Amino acid sequence: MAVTIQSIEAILVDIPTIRPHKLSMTTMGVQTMVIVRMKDSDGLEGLGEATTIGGLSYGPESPEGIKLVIDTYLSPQLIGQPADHINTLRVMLERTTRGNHLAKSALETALLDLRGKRLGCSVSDLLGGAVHRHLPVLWTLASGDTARDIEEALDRIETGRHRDFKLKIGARPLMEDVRHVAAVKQALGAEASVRVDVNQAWDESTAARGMAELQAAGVDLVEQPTPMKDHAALVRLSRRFHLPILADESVADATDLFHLSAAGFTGAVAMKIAKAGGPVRALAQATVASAAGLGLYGGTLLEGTIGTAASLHAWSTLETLHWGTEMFGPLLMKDDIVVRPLTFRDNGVELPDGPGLGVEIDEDKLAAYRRKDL
Ligand SMILES: O=C(O)C[C@H]1C=CC(=O)O1
Ligand SMILES: [Mn+2]
Repeated sequence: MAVTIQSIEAILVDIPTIRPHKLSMTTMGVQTMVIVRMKDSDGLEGLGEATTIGGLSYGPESPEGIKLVIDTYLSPQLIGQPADHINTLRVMLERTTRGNHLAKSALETALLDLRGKRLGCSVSDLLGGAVHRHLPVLWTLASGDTARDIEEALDRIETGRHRDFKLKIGARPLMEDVRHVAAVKQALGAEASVRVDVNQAWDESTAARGMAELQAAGVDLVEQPTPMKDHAALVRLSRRFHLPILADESVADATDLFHLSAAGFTGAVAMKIAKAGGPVRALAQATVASAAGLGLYGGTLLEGTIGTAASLHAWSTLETLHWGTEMFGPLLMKDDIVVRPLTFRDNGVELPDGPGLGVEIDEDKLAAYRRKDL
């Protein structure tokens, strides 16, 4: 008899960050994860995660909304269905439910985890097998203070934790940001790659000035300088400067990337399983990028260990990640809800072993951090 999906629980988990994380649109002091626990008729459990940044300040799905969508709309469609038919279930949810990619990503992750546990293989095995078991991971400097950022970066370099850094800018006047970035780059030297993420904060003319200044300061990459829907600005900027652009909010899935590339964009793309609606569709975006000659980067929405592990299984199947990854989410949180945290070393992270995601919930920690009133 086919193994069917018996129950799906979506749990809100709040964990404080190790320091305030300042982005152009919000400052985070706590990260809220939506953890999905999916049980099948044999009692096996699959885990998934949907996590965003700063409530509704980053994207249109909030943690509370994701839980409501899963509980009210998506779970009832999945309960009783064969747990092994992952593609069929994804296609069904695509047809019945518009958008809600973060919620769909958490559910697809849980289905992959379940299937891996059933077959005794990892999620990366299900996706064709890992090409790499150690993936590079950068660190994001976003304390809002230049001296503190430099101190933090030097500590990460000294301990072999990270060698590459992304600076969150865009909230302050342009030249203030440029002076901040130039000071960090100068303090870290030639070995460290310094990139910036503007999170859509500049208009095109500010971006043109900013890119010229940042190029002169030795910055390697500028992420999403202009508003997500202004594809034309990204195309023009990418053709005007040697300094490459990383498209993030502008490109959720393969179709977005195809259109941006067809319009003449050169540069790279930040893949995120959450944006794409799950690991499978995120990898479809990688195929478009490779065919179009665009660089790849493993992106995060600052997920905890479950979402980060799911992303790592997907990125591990790719031959080349031109700009590495930013899968440091668990390190930004003060605590974790898993039994064995990921192993971060040598400027990167190890792909977790074991069936499925290779991640196990710590029940005491989950009980301590889960939101009580929802
Ligand atoms: O890239 C983003 O826009 C979101 C995220 C990734 C790292 C970080 O600090 O914020
Ligand atoms: Mn970004």
